Amino acid sequence: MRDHTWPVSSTWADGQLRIAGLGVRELAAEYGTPLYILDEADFRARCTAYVDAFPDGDVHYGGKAFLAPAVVGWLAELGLCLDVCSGGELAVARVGGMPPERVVFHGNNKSSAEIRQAVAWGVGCIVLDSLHELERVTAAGEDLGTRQKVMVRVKPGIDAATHAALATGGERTKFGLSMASGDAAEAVRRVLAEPHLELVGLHSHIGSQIFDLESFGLAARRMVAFLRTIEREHRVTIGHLDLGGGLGFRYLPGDPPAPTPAELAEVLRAAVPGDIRLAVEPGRSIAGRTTVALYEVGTVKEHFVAVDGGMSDNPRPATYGAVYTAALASRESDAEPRRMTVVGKHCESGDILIEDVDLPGDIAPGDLIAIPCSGAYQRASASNYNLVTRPPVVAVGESGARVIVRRETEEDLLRLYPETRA
Ligand SMILES: Cc1ncc(COP(=O)(O)O)c(C=O)c1O
Ligand SMILES: N[C@@H](CCCC[NH3+])C(=O)O
Repeated sequence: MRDHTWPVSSTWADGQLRIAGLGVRELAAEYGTPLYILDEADFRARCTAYVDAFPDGDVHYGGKAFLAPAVVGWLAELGLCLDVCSGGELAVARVGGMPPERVVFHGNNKSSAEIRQAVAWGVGCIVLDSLHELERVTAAGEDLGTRQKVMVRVKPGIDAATHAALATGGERTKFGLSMASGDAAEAVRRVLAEPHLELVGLHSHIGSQIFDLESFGLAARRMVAFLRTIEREHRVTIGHLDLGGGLGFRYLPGDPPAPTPAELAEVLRAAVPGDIRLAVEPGRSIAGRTTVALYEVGTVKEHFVAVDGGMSDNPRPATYGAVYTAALASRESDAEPRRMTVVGKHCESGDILIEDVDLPGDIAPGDLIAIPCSGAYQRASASNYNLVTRPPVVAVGESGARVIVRRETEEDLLRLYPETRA
């Protein structure tokens, strides 16, 4: 392994990257490029680190980071719960074999159909994000004759240090009900008065890619104070706080180390009394480092190295100014390094995967470039821009390689057009 940015089972020999013993040249020959290669052992180890850090709590994997039925199977086996935020993620949770009582349904605008689907399947909890949604979940409970367990998502009023688009705990976010304005307290009051709803906890999520543990501690203290006020006012015991995900990880070799799940647990436990059960919802800090994106170089021109994917499979650099590193992964080179810009194949000048990265000066068409830290919010947010088909995800492990998301084909795309004849 060259540095901490690569998945744990990575090794390098003769200039070739291997993950779980499988060389990227063979993987590219078998599955094509672009290719997302997921190190199953790495994914499992990160799940276990969280479970071990929260022995008296619950770890809900944030499925939005990356989800596939195979992943759901690993989570179910390792004792994690699963957060979903759409009917699609709910469907994957179901086919992947997650017991419904371990599923938590999030989202700021769940449709009535999605809510019905969740209630009918028997999900463990729906996180209410608005008063309108409270009415919709009540209506589904009335129709289906159920009493749905719910949490109320609260805005704790914390602006955590991260990209503005990833901050979700401040007063101006669209997510949750304001603690400061009294909306959150009003939602709690209504839930407690509604026989088709059962309040099982309070929820907050302050954002994503956060390194500062003190922000999590502050949110936890505010949520505990709020929970205690509610318990006093309504003479109830709530006893459960879900403090969301958001722990960051380092994308570049030179980045400062991110806190570990154990360090996060220590800060949260210091803020939350033992009679309150804790849940956390890590996405990025589990999935992020597990996966490498593999591309083939198509052209080299001036300082541009163009690869066969780009902003369609990884929109993060274009949307958040996200930064990555890359390495030549298919052969040895002793050429002097040259500062290059890795671009994709899309019709946009902003289709840049990495602005400045040192690659061997003899980089040429046919070479394979690997980008580590590609497991979170990449394949999950891939698009078909320019009608490019989305790449597969192959999990590698002790038993070899297995496709867990297949490559999209042009037939898949053509199926969307009703007037298309075969
Ligand atoms: C409600 C909720 N929980 C969990 C997560 C996972 O966050 P992260 O991937 O930053 O851990 C998110 C995404 O930001 C979220 O919105
Ligand atoms: N899509 C974002 C993360 C969003 C977090 C989910 N609420 C990213 O790539 O970093």
